[in-house]
Formats: sequence, C-alpha cells, structure tokens
Amino acid sequence: MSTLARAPVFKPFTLALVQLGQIGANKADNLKHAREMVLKATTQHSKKPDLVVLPECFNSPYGHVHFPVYAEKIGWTPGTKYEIEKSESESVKMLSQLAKETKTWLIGGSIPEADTESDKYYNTCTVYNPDGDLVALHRKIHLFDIDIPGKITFKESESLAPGKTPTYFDTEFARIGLGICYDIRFPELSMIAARKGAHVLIYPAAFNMTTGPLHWELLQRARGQVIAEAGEKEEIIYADIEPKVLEETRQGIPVTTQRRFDVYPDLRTLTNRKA
Ligand SMILES: O=C(O)CCC(=O)C(=O)O
Repeated sequence: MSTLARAPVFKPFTLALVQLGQIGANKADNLKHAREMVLKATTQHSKKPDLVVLPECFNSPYGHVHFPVYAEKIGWTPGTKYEIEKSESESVKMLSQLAKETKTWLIGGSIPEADTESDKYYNTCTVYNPDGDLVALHRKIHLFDIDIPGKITFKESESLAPGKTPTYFDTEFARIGLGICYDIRFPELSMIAARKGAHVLIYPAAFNMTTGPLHWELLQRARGQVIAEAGEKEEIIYADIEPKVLEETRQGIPVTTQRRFDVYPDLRTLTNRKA
C-alpha cells in the first residue's frame, strides 16, 4: 500500500465553471477569449470564486487535423518545480499569468500537448495555484474511440496517446481529482481519486452531441444533487461547495469503509469480450 501526504481539511469554497461558445481557428483569439471569460468569472459574481475551470480543448478546434497544428510543448516533469518563464507553451504562460493576476486557482481545461520525449500528442489539462505555479498536469487517460454506425465515428487514439497516471492535487480547501471528458465514464478512475482522499472530482469536457446528452448529467451526478447547470450556450456558472453535505453523506451511507475487496476479483479475469 502506498503512503500519501495527508489531504487538506475540506473547507467550503466557491467554484466557477466557464463554458465557452464555439472555438475558432485562431489560437490567439481563443486564448484571448478564454482569458476574458476567466477575468469575468472572477469579477462579476457577488462572491469571488476560489477555483475557476475552463473546458476541454479550449485553445484549438477539436479534431485529428488540428491537434498537431495547435499542440504546444509543455515539458513538465512531475515532482520538480516548473519554470513558467522558460515554458515554450503560450497557453501555459497565459494561464499561469491569469491565475496570478486573479489570485485564483485555475484548472486550465485542456490543450493539445506535444511531448518531445515520447514524440506523441496528448489531451492535457494543467492546473495553477493563485501564485501562478503549475502544480498539476493530467493527460486524458481514456481516449474517445467510438464507432456508432450512421451516428458517430471518431478515434481520438489515431492522433493522441493516452495518459497513464491518475491525477489529483491539493488546494487549501480540498484535495481535487482530475479527469478529462470521456475519463468520467470510467468509475475506476474516480474511485482511485476518492480512495486517495479527493473531496472533489473535476472533469473539463467538450462532449459531442451524439453520445453526450444521454449521460452527461447522470455521470456528473453519480449519486448527488445537481446544484448548478449551464445551458448549451456560452455561460459561467457558480456553486458554493459545502463539505458538510459530503461528510454527512459519507457518514450516513458508509460505502467507503464497507467495500468488500476480499470478494471482488481482478475484473480483467472476468471479461467476456475481446479487449
Ligand atoms: O463520453 C462521451 O459521450 C463523449 C466523450 C467525448 O466527447 C470526449 O471525450 O471528447
């Protein structure tokens, strides 16, 4: 069993989710607009949010032809201090500056990342503290490979490589687990985050309109109450996150401590489908 740093005490905080309109072809314009929306999110609400979240792929149109063109080199090494000034990524620099300027935690949606070491592209989310430090980086683990005849065929893995590491990070108000869009469909990932002490799970997303609408609310909800929801257009929504609800629910329905790992087998041994 691995040992973990103790999670921070879960405290009330205000969350702002930024939903952007259509992403255009001009990266500079996309970055400028995302910046304006984060500035708006941190100034227009009666209570300044502690954490702002941007959506998946916010600096680039979504698609195989676009990923390599819009991809940026980030060059992050986990466990080492990232030097923003030396970063080759204009998006990382913009997000870092924005977090610092607004003195807010910022989850920078995701951007196409070009990794020079592996020579691969990833769908990558970066996270900044209110000093502008890059504190976490998540590469989408479950790539959206789908083939529903006559409806949607898309293979993210044709141009992107999958991340290999579940990600969580600590703020002064919560431990937060991260995933990107399709990652939300895999409960194993959220279970790992929860067992590592995460109080909150965040999944920046850009769902397609074929497979998304049936499940996006259900997947986000899992078993709780929806307290804020955006429409289909550009919008900023806010929510006051209240630890008491989580604590009372976990105490009242203690599934966390009642799991029967002695009974559950390695699920890989049970599969009856071709991998
Ligand atoms: O899970 C879904 O329905 C859609 C996922 C998706 O669009 C994505 O991961 O980009």
